[in-house]
Amino acid sequence: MNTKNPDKVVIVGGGTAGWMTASYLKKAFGDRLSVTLVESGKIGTVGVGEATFSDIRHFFEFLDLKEEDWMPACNATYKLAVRFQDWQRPGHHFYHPFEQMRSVDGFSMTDWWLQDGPTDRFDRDCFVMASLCDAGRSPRYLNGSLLRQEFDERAEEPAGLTMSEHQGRTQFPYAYHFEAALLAKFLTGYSTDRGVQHIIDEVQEVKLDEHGWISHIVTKGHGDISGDLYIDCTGFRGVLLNQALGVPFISYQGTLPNDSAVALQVPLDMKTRGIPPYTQATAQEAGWIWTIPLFGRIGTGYVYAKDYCSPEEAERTLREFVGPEAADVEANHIRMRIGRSEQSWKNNCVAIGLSSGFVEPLESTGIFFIHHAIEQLVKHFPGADWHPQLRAGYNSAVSNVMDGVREFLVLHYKGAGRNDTQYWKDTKTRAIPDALADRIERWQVQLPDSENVFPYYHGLPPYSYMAILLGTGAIELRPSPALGLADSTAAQKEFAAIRDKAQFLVDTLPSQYEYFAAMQKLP
Ligand SMILES: Cc1cc2nc3c(=O)[nH]c(=O)nc-3n(C[C@H](O)[C@H](O)[C@H](O)COP(=O)(O)OP(=O)(O)OC[C@H]3O[C@@H](n4cnc5c(N)ncnc54)[C@H](O)[C@@H]3O)c2cc1C
Ligand SMILES: N[C@@H](Cc1c[nH]c2cc(Cl)ccc12)C(=O)O
Repeated sequence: MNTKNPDKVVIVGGGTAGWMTASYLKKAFGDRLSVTLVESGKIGTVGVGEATFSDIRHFFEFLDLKEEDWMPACNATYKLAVRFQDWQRPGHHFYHPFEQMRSVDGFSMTDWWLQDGPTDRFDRDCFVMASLCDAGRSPRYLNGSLLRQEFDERAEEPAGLTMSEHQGRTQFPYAYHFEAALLAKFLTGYSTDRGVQHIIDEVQEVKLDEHGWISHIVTKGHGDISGDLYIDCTGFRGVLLNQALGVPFISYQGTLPNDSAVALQVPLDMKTRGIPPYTQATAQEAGWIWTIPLFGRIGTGYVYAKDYCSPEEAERTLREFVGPEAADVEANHIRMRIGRSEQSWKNNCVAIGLSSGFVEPLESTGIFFIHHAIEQLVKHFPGADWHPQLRAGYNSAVSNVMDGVREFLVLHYKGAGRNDTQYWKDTKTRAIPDALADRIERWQVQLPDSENVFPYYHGLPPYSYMAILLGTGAIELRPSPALGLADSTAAQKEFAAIRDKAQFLVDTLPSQYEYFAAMQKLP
């Protein structure tokens, strides 16, 4: 057994997970921790992963990075929501925004809306952000100030919180879109400038000692590399944790339909097309297509189930959806491993990123998982005795976050009104986690709240469940019976205030294109 505190980390993998981990650990521990990152020059990264949660701001703040430090280098834009197009029925859309749900007289505006909402657009009636998205607005004015009113919550939020400390106490109004490859490149520079050793080579063997702990890795051109703690960021391959240490992988495939994707990176004439301030998820015959607007191009891809659609058909559908700009762009076909490792930390090996788990990209959670895992690793970092309780605490937090997001994603398919193809018909009859079935029954008479959603931290607040349930439309919800006896005057006033606030912001904020063109001094 070791007698010294582990102070030598070896990371294998140079995708978003590898470089986010390297940069964060180096910032956390400085020169007291040696960090080496080995990445193959031949095995590519997954090449996607370009929309985030709003919580990612805590990652950049921890690295002491302001938006102006990293956004231009990553062609980044703002994301106010996910726009779900054609999930309830063709031609219908709704938003899942970064905006708290207001309450009046102890009941959420969703409840009041079910009782007597002003229009048939739940999202526009209850969220200001839905109108800003429809109008393509930026969340910041040209002078850089953030949209006002209750979104100025950061004023009360203490600075320097990690995501785990913050845990959704206030809701910041936007997230980001960024080019994955450019972020990895940016973080490579950040990391190596602070002493991370970067080795470009392939790990050919992982050597274990008699206790099943990693003693060293064998590389093709740099010999043996040893450390105290090994971090597996090798993507879906799981070279260290799943292959070498044999940790089983728990598939979610029985409850989530999609296992494949095809992606395109398409140049965009922003001046004519604008830069929509949201990720779009457009339902298709056998899955859905993501459209992520970046500065200068879009990232787009069809996420589908191979039992219902071939890769060739998926690529044809995607190219048709994008139009002529996609003609000369090469497609990236991806097989997705959906589920999570039974435990992400075994002995002296921690998996972070796709090697740990993945639930499909519908709500942009892959990078959130990475950020959460890194924070938890720092919180549970091993001492000289490698106390097993630290590994147990880490594994429980990481497994819960993935199991919780899995449930939330299953709800999107279970709740989708679409039933015009076998794929969508099967989403209604496919097995769902028992606990989710119980929750759906409860939500039909009592809306999602902090007591009746997935009980462990998984990054999604109750209002996210409301947005998806009301937006997808297939699960019938009823207002609280109490509202039949209540005076709705104050609630109606709040609906009017939301409408007026939205109109004021739409009238005064620049478009996202105007904002970024001004920031980047475009003609
Ligand atoms: C279709 C799709 C869409 C997605 N969209 C989003 C999104 O919008 N938002 C989001 O948050 N997440 C998204 N994700 C998830 C996101 O892409 C990943 O979480 C993120 O890219 C991290 O990937 P990774 O670093 O774990 O793996 P990878 O990017 O696959 O990197 C693996 C690394 O390991 C290296 N490697 C592998 N084997 C060896 C070896 N033997 N020796 C040395 N090096 C090795 C490779 O060279 C590479 O550098 C998406 C995922 C998919 C599949
Ligand atoms: N903590 C997450 C939860 C969240 C709240 N609203 C949204 C909307 C979308 Cl599209 C994703 C995630 C979320 C966060 O604030 O990022």
